[in-house]
Amino acid sequence: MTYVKNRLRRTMMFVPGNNPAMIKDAGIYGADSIMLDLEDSVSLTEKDAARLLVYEAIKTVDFGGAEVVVRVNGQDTPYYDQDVKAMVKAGVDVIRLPKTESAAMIQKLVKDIEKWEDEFGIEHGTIGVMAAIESAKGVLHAPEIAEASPLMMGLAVSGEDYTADMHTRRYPDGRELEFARNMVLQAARAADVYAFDTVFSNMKDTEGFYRETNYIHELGYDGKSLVNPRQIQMVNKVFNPTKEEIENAQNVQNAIREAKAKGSGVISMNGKMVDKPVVEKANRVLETAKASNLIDEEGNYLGE
Ligand SMILES: CC(=O)SCCNC(=O)CCNC(=O)[C@H](O)C(C)(C)COP(=O)(O)OP(=O)(O)OC[C@H]1O[C@@H](n2cnc3c(N)ncnc32)[C@H](O)[C@@H]1OP(=O)(O)O
Ligand SMILES: O=C([O-])CC(=O)C(=O)O
Ligand SMILES: [Mg+2]
Repeated sequence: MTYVKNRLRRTMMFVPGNNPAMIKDAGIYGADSIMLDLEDSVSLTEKDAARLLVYEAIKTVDFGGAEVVVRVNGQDTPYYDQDVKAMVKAGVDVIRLPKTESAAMIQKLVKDIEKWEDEFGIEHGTIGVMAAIESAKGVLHAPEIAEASPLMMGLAVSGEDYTADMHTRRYPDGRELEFARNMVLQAARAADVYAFDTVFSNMKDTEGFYRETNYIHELGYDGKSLVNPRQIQMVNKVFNPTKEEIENAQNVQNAIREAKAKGSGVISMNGKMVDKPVVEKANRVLETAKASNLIDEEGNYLGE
């Protein structure tokens, strides 16, 4: 396994690091990234056993082509150092640092990864890092955190801890997360890294899940942290472009080609102006469609 900077990352599913049955089958559900958790889903008495289990799993389990991320314990815990050591040795793709509050914390993580890479004779740069933003301090420092290292893959908003830090709780309309979501997204975009929304924990509220996922997709998020396999296809449904959106993007590309042939950078398509930013958005739709196997190399539609 090796870290790849750019890939499809709509769905990042948490899997408790002390649950062998869930870990073994995690690859069958089609998540883009599987996040084996050593932090808050693992009790203090199981920290060492979970680290061993996750280490063995990374080396032996077939995760079906998903990116493998591990959420290590925080830098203020006695588990952090051993977690990073074991995950470097196992060859994980990405390490997610919880409760990140400064660029210095990410720089320490990268230094620690390099220390263990040297020890195990692994070349530098094969493991990406990402930051979970879970506090007021983390949100205010998001721009520096996003720029902290060339190995930075992305930022995640972590709404459960964040709302505790903010003396509030989660509400169905997400008003309590508005500032954090916007700040984290701006920071991620400015640094050209990925942005992930937080988990949605009420498995029975399908309507609420769709509402939240549509909202963060419309804001511009790349993906969402998930807690349950049932959420994967729902996120894909929201994030994958529809047949109509794909056709429209292809028409935009054809229209601009025609305009360019006539020496112009702008053209009207069904009464709407098509120029450079419109083409950029169309290109992104088609890139996502290709990465999600909805079109082939020639642009033929492969969905139902
Ligand atoms: C604030 C935070 O830090 S959030 C991050 C930490 N939390 C987690 O990691 C929690 C992960 N999720 C879970 O443990 C569970 O999904 C729960 C507790 C939320 C719900 O549990 P259940 O109601 O039992 O889930 P459900 O009935 O949908 O499970 C269906 C199947 O999916 C499996 N499954 C459920 N969640 C996961 C998961 N996260 N990863 C892998 N497999 C899973 C179950 O093992 C079950 O498999 P089976 O049919 O082979 O027995
Ligand atoms: O990263 C997440 O979405 C889950 C989490 O730890 C939190 O919300 O505190
Ligand atoms: Mg948290």
